[in-house]
Amino acid sequence: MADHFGADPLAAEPLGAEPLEAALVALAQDDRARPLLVALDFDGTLAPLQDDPSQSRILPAGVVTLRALAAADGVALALVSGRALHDLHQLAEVPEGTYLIGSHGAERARVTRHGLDRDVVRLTDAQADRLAELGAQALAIARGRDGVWVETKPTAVVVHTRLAERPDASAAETAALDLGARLGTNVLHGKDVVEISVLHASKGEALRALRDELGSRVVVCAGDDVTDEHAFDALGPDDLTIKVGPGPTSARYRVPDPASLVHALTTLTPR
Ligand SMILES: O=P(O)(O)OC[C@H]1O[C@H](O[C@H]2O[C@H](CO)[C@@H](O)[C@H](O)[C@H]2O)[C@H](O)[C@@H](O)[C@@H]1O
Repeated sequence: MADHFGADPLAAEPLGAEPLEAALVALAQDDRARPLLVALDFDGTLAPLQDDPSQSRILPAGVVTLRALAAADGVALALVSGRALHDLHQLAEVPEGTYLIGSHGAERARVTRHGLDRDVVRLTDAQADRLAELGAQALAIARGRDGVWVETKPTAVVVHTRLAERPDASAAETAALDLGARLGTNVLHGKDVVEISVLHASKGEALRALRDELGSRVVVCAGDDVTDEHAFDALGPDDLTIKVGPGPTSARYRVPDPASLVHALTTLTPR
């Protein structure tokens, strides 16, 4: 897989890796790159990972950087997340005008001064029944397994295993993948989560649709998990993709953690 930093694709680069910052500075100064879309994942990208997802918060420096980006001429800002939209809006502290893509692309909204201007997701009766059944069977997977728990979203259920010991985590993930294969439409295996959705959705498709709608010439996209690879893969050679943390990736650049990403993104804003 392509990796900007060459030899070891799993090695994280230190803060302030020059080539990424140089590329971002060049983009900031290039009028031909407008309209520019900056599309960022949330958990593990702008917010350090937490055992309890309700405790996740965007880094304080990230709030400032996103405000500056959103205020820049010819720049649109989007968060592209697996989070349910409502959850993402509560946690992300993003400025007015930001596009929010939630539930891995199944939900979308724009932040306005009066709240969210959202496209409502409507499940068919059959999908709603399947979601209820998935919820019940996911709870059965969690039962008796310490640290395994179930999150419910408007279009999906998520089996979380971060707090479980390895044997319980592996058994729960295997059972959840099997459940997804039987009853799900989309199954995603992310960081200590198996997410089973009753709708087809992909970060890549949602990002491509937003880009087309906005007529964005260049997209800067960053993410940390396997689900973000769908977004990277939907972009082209002139776009700038950034993997946060270790792991295989098709992104062109890599930073070690959310703080490094936020630091790098400051070079994209006018000074
Ligand atoms: O696309 P993202 O913004 O990265 O959202 C993906 C999932 O994020 C949340 O789970 C992840 O973060 C949690 C909090 O740090 C962590 O405990 C969990 O292990 C991670 O997988 C969220 O709870 C999921 O619903 C999202 O799909």
